[in-house]
Amino acid sequence: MSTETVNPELNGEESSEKLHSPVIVKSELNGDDSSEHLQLPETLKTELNGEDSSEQLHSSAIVKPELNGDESSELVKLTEALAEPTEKRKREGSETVTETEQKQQNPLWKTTLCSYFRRNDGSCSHGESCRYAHGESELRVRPDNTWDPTSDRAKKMAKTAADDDGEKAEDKEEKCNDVMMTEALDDDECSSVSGLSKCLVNLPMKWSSDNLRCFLKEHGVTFKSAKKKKGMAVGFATFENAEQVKTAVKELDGKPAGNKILKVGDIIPRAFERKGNSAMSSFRTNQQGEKQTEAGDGLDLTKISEETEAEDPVTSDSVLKGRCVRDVVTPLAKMPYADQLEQKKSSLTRTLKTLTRNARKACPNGVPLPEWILKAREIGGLPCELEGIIESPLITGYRNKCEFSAGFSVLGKPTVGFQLGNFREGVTAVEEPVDCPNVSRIACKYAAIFQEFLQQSTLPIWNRLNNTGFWRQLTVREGRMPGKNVEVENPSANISEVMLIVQVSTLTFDDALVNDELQGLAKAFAMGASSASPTLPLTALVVQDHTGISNVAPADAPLRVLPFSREESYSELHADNAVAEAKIHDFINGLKFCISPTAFFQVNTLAAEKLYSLAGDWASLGPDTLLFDVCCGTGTIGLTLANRVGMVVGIEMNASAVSDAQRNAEINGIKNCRFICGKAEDVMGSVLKEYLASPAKVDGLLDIEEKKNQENTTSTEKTDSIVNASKTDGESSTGSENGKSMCIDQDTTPTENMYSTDRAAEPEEKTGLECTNGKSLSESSADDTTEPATQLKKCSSDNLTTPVQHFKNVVAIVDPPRAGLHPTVIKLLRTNSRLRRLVYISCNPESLVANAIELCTPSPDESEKGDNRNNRLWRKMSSATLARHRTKSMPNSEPFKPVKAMAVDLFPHSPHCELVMLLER
Ligand SMILES: C[S@@+](CC[C@H](N)C(=O)[O-])C[C@H]1O[C@@H](n2cnc3c(N)ncnc32)[C@H](O)[C@@H]1O
Repeated sequence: MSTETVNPELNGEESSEKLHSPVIVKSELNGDDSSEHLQLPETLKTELNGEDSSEQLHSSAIVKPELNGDESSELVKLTEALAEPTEKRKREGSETVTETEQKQQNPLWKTTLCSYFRRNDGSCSHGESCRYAHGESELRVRPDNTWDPTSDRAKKMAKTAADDDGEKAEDKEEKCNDVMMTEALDDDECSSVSGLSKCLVNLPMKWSSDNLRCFLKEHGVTFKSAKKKKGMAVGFATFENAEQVKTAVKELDGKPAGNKILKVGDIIPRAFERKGNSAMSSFRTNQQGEKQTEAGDGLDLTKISEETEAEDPVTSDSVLKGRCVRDVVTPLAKMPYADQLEQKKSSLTRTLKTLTRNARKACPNGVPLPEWILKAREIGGLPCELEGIIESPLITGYRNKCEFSAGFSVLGKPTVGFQLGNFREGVTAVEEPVDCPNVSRIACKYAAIFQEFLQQSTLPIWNRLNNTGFWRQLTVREGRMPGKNVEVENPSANISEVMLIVQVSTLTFDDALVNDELQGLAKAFAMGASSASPTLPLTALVVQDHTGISNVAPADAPLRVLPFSREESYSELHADNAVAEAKIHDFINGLKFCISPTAFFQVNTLAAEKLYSLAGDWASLGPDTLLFDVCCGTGTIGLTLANRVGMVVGIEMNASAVSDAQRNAEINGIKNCRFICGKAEDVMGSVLKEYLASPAKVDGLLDIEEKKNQENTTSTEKTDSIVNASKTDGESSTGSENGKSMCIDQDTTPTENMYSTDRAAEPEEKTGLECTNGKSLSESSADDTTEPATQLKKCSSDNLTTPVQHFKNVVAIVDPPRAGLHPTVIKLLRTNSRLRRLVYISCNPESLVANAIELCTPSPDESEKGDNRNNRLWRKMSSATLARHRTKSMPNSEPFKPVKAMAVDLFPHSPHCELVMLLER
C-alpha cells in the first residue's frame, strides 16, 4: 500500500450540474462505503484516498482524510460523537435506552442532511432512526448555530451574506475582529483597530464565540467584540480603548482555559500589509469585484500555530522564517540518503516490536506462547527478522503523482504548492514546491503554469476557512515510456505522458464564466507545455468538481475531460477535440498499465517494481498457485505475477481501478486473472467460498448458475448492467443499481466498531456495486441465500463461463490502504485454513502490526472469550491495543506466524516507507 499524497501529514477523500462540458465523465462509483451505515456530515466527507467521502459511512470505515491533517480532528470528533454503539444499552438504574433515544440526545442529531436519502429519491435504509436529516424539513441547527452547508437554508444564508458583504456595520466589526483571518478589510479599517485587538491562543478547540465571550465576562474583561475560530485553538478580541486592553492582558494572560494556559498576543498585520505592498491588494479583489478572503490567512495562522506549538509569544515574526516547504514536505531531505534508510529501519524495528508485545499480552491464559514469541528474545524482541530496507532506484523527482493545493503564500500571493502546516492548527499558507526533492521537474513546471494562471483568474481560490471559492488543487500524474534506462540525473526525460487533474468547486459559480475560465486554463496549460524547454508532455486534462471541505474528493466526484490543443488558435476548440477518456500509461516489470484519473497507482514506479518482485518471491508461487490480490488497484501485483501462478483473483473497491485492471490484463494478453469490484469486506467471503470450497460443491454451484441463467434472461441482463469491469470496451461502471449501501457484518460488535477509529486515518472510499436483489454481497453472504458464484458474477470482471479451477497452493497478497484490512477480512483470512501463506504489504506499519496481532495471536478457548460489547474505552486505544482486544473474539483457528519482514523505500526524504511481512502457518 502506499501513501498517495506528497505530504500526507499535511493533506493525508459534488454537484455535477454546473459542469456543462462537451464531455462529461462521471467517475465510476467506487462502490458504497457503508456497511455499517454511519454517516459523516457532507462537509466532512473526505476522499478517503480514493478514497473518499461518503455518505453512509460504515462505522468501520470512518476516516480521517488520509494524513490529511486538516479537518481530521473535527471529523474524528464528529464521527466519534456519531459513532454510538448500535445496540440497546442499559443506563444506570437499568432504564433501557434505545438506539434512537441515544442518538436524539446527541447534539448533532439530524443536523446534517442524509446524502443517502437525497441520492436515493427519498429512501434510506435506516428510516426514522437515521441520524441524518431526511430532507430540509427534518434538519436541525447545529450546536454552533450553523446549518449544514449543503442545505438550501445554508446556501441561501451564504448568498444573502455575500450580497450584504461590506454593507453592514456589524459585518465590518466582525471582520475587524478577525483581521488576522480575513482579507476582506481595507488597510485603513484594519490599522484603526489593530492596536486594540488581541489574539488569544490555547483556547479549547471546541469553544464557540459564545463560549469565549462568556469566558471573558467571567474574568471581568470588558470588550467590544470577541470571536473564536471554529476548530482552532485561536480567538480574537477587540477593545474600545487601551485601558480595556491592559486589563484584558492582565486578567487573561497565563490563566487556564480548559486544560491549557491562555496566551494573549498582539495581532500583526500581514507582512505585505506592513510593507504596504500595493501589488498585493490587487489579489484581494478579483475582477468580479468579489472579495477574496483567503489571501494572507496562511501567514498569520502559521505564526499562531507555530507559536502555539513552540510555546512562544504569539506575535513573533521570526517563527515564519524557520518554516520552509522543503522541511515540511520532505523532512528527511537534510540527511544523506543512507542515514534516512537507517532512520526508517530503526523506526520500523520499534513498531515491529509492538507486534510481539501485544501478541504476548493477548495470548489467552492456558494457551502456550507460540514459538515465534518465545524466540523473539533472541532477536531483540522482534517478531521476525527485519531483513533490511531496499533503496529507491530514484532519489530525486521520483514521484509520478503530486497533489498541489491552490492557496495563498505567507506574503498573500496566489500560490500553487504545498501547505506550510496543518489546517487544524490554523495553517493555510501554501508555498511553491520548488526545492522539494521528491517532486519532478515536470510537476513543478505545471504547478508554476497553474499559479500564473490563478494570478489573473476572475474566479477565486478556495478558502479553507469558510469553504468557499473555486480553484482548489492541481494533481499532476506522469507516465513513463517503456524500455528506457532511468536517467537518475534527469528522471523527467523518461516521462512520456502527463495527466493534469484540476479540482474546482463550481457550486456557486455561473456556468458560462466557469466554462470560459476552464477554456482559458486549458489554453494556458497547452501553451505552457509547448513553450517550455524541453517541451512538457500533456496527454489529458481533467476537471474534478468537489465541494467537500478537504481536497480529498470522493471517487465519484464528477470528472470532466477538458479539450486542449497545442495550436495557437483556440477559437476552433470544439468538443470533438476532447479525448473521450482520460488515461495515461506506465510500465512495471515490462507490462503496460493504463491508469485512469482516480485509480491508485504507486507513486514511485521503479521502487514499486522492487516491492512487487519481493512480494512475489516471498509468496512461493507456482503453476498450482491461486493468488488472491486483495486491494489490487489497477491490478499491478496480480498482473506482474500472473505468469508465475495458475490464477489471480483481484479484489478492489474502486470501480475505475477495476476497469483499468481488466483492460491492463487485456493489453498485456494475460488471461488467468479475474478482478472483482467491491469492498474486500463485502466480497471476500463469497470469493473464498467460491474458490476454496470442495470441487464437487463448486461444480454444483456452477450448474445452479447456468440453470439460473437459462431460466431467467431478464435477471442476467440486469446483472450485466452492473458488471462494469467485464466490458472490454472500457465502459465504466453504472454504479449501484439502487444506490443503497448495505451492512456487511450482521453481528458487528463494538469491538469491530473499533475499526472505525482505526480507519479514521483513511479517507473513506465508496463502492457502488451491489447485488441486483438490493442486498450487498456481504449481506447476501451473511444470510447465505445466494450462492457465492451467483453473487460474484455480479461484480466480477469475467462472466464465469469457465469453471472455477482449484489449486493446491493458496496465497494472498494484501496491499490495503493506510487503515489496514477490515476486521471482517482479517477474520476470513485467518479462519480459512486453506490459506497457508499471506504476504502483507503496508505503507503504514502500525496498521500492519495491528492486523498481524489478530492474524498471529492464538485463539482463546470458548470459555475465555470476552464480551467486548460494553467496552467503550476503544476510542482512546491505540490500534495495537484495539487489535489485542479483538483477538478475544477471533473464532478458533490456527494462527499465522510472522516469518520475515523487509522494507522497501518508496518515499525517499519523507518518513514513510513500505513494509512487507510474510506470514505463514
Ligand atoms: C495501497 S493501494 C494498493 C493498490 C495496488 N495493490 C497497487 O499496488 O497499485 C490500496 C487499494 O485498496 C483499495 N481499497 C481501499 N479499501 C478497500 C476495501 N475495503 N476493499 C477493497 N479495496 C480497497 C484502494 O482503492 C486502493 O486501490
